[in-house]
Amino acid sequence: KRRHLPPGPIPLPLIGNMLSMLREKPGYECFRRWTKQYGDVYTFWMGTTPYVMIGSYDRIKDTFIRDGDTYKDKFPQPFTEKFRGGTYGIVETNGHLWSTHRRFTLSSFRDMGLGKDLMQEKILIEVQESFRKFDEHLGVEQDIPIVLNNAVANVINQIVFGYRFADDKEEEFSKLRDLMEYQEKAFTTFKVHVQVFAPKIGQWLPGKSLDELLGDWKENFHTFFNTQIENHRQKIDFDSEENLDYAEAYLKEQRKREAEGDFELFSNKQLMNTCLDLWFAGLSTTNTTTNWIVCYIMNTPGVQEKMHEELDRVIGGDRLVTTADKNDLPYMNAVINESQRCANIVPINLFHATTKDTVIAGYPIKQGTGVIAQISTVMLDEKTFPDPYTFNPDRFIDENGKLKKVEELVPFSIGKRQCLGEGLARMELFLFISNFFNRYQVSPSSEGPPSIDKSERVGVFPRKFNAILTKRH
Ligand code: HEM
Repeated sequence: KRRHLPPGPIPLPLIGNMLSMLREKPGYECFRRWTKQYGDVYTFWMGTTPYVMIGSYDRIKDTFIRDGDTYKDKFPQPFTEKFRGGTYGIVETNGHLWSTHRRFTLSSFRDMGLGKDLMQEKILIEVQESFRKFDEHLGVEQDIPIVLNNAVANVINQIVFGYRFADDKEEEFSKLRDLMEYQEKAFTTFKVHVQVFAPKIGQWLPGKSLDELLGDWKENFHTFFNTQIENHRQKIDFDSEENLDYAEAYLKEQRKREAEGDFELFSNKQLMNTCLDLWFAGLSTTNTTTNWIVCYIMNTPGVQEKMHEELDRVIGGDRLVTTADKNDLPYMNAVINESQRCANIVPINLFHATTKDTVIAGYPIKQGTGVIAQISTVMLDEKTFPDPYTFNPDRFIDENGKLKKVEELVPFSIGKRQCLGEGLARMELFLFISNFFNRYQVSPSSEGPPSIDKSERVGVFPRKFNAILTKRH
């Protein structure tokens, strides 16, 4: 099989090249090395499946952007189909189902004011609520990630289901958080990686099998989503013009289509999985990134002082930072950009598939071949980002002190499948981080700054840490 694919590292029988990723956690280094060794197009084997890796920005642009339609499908993943109960949702569907739902979601997000003042207002409520919680423990060590995580969860849950996890709902989120932590631990073990991509070997390794791990966890998540949807179905006014949240917009669209005789496209399973996609994709990525921004800042002397100097000059202590201030805070933007580059939260990115026979760098590639835009290699390329593992926000500042636009910063990926929530995520990162650092001086706990070592697991996950906050104004 290898003869017909671009050359790359030699795969082992059944397991392919997976061991390299598992050996070099969180997973960036083997891809960087292979890009240097084989060039920006090579083949990487996950178990017995080959994926053509595209490892440079120019080549990703040539393929995923200039010939976007050829690279827009996702490669089917049996593991997630098991969790979902079939091929549903947005992240992993293809064709008409995917395009209709991507379009519908973007347009309902727009109708709900995403990217506009309305969304900013919702996020700023969460900013203030997080202040209230942080202020309860000023001057002593406190858990920073838990408060930020709750704030990010409230934003996405408001969008999808129209309510915040406050008061009597706090307990509900605490259970969901436990389930997500379980997911991060249970499904990132060596056995599970091998079992997903090389089932013939994985089944013999010690530890719990995938089916055992999925059991209650899957049921609990499905129950949460299905309960929300059923509550909405009972309560909403199908004749009202305005939608209070995404679930309401979806149910109305579902009813409209059913009246036209279409029961397939906007089915209940698709509704549950679409909400699940938005909820997961919107929460875990933004939460992990926010968490790492604070970690990098706390680990790099001088950065917090420079942020404070800029914030004092532009904002002061008597108001909140809003998106209208964005252009006046180049250093703040540089810190967020550099944190996203260093956090680099998807070491392998999602698995796409070619929609037709094509040619990449002279190699003929058959329809349905796995193909991956290797954005983590792009963001660690020393030609664009010298000394790439060093956190240095100044690389995004030009000689006039303005923010530099660097195309190779691609944490949201590029092409037809580029992150659907990018606008929302950018707004959240900016508002949460700038307001947090404007209000507080953040000092390490007695254990020192949080660790920024990523070598314990494949993938990038939020850190748990305490810090001491004091009010600056
Ligand atoms: C810092 C935060 C975020 C990062 C770094 C991020 C990153 C990504 C990446 C790398 C992809 C894969 C693109 C590809 O297949 O090439 C993606 C897809 C996606 N993201 Fe995000 N994301 C973030 C926040 C969000 C938010 C807030 C939402 C939802 C409200 C969201 C919803 C999605 C969806 C639905 C997809 C699948 C799009 C499709 O297949 O058409 N993401 N994201």
